[in-house]
Amino acid sequence: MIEVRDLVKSYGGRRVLDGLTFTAEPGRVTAFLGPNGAGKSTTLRMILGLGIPDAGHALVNGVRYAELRDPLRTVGALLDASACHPARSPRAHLTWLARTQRIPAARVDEVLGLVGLAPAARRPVRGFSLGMRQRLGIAVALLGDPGTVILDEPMNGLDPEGIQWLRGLLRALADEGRTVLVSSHLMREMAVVADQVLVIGRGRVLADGGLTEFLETDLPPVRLVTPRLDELSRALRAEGARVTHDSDPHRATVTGLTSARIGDIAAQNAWSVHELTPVRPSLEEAYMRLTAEAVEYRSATAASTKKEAASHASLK
Ligand SMILES: Nc1ncnc2c1ncn2[C@@H]1O[C@H](COP(=O)(O)OP(=O)(O)OP(=O)(O)O)[C@@H](O)[C@H]1O
Repeated sequence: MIEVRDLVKSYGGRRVLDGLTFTAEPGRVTAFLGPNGAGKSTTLRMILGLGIPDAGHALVNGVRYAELRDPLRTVGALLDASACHPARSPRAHLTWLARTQRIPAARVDEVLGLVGLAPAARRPVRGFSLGMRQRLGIAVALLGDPGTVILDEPMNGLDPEGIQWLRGLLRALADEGRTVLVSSHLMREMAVVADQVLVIGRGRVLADGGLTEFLETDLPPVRLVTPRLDELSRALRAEGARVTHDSDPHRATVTGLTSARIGDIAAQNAWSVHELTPVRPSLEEAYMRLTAEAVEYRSATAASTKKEAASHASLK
């Protein structure tokens, strides 16, 4: 269990964490999301005792990381996939870590097998791809068979097979009753694997709750298919709905009314309806809406890039 309370951290007078409070529970995969620079890695570093908060605290199983008696057996973490000497092999790196923490040597081969690195166990890490380094980082995190697992962007560099494997691993770890906190920008992956969604922006919590609740909206858009689209659209608009027609003359998206109300209006007029489906937003859509105001580093859109190019041209 991870408990973060009123965490504050500034760098060079700039507040990076601004009173962050959340709990990551055992038995659940908690997706830790937020735009670039939101403070995710800083938070993970504070939980792992790699930085001192200006105020507040971050506890694992009720104590600060520095006070844990068996840190690697309590909390395993992947923060930086390149945190291994390039001349070392995965086996040497893991064996050295196991010795320092009184972890049985047999566990080294076990985790190498688990992450699929057994064939490369004795090769120097310098020749490894990013995905292989990530696998080694995950092996390090799991070495002590910890009850809490923290992974910072573990999917980076993994191939499709690796991503699928990691998805299964995260699920299995949580199902075994472990606390799993994973930061990622891959919304589709997180939507598949997360139980809890924790979104931060500018060092504050923007949303914290179950994935299903996060995706719930009171009035989701409704996909409508009817041969009487023109008449039904007029009737729906008269009730205040917005109806957006599609290239198919029988299909539209309706916002502002429930599917039940749309169905009732159609029934009152004896207009047949072939489809009436509330469309829940994807995790990515819900996330984009939530963080729209908290994005610090925004990319230029195609339109603004064209505008900039034109203004450069006019300056020449
Ligand atoms: N040691 C440091 N010294 C100065 N500034 C720092 C330090 N660590 C983090 N920051 C700043 O704190 C802010 C939050 O960074 P952090 O890495 O926690 O964000 P993040 O949410 O993990 O972002 P990303 O998604 O890009 O990894 C950034 O503006 C970063 O530059």
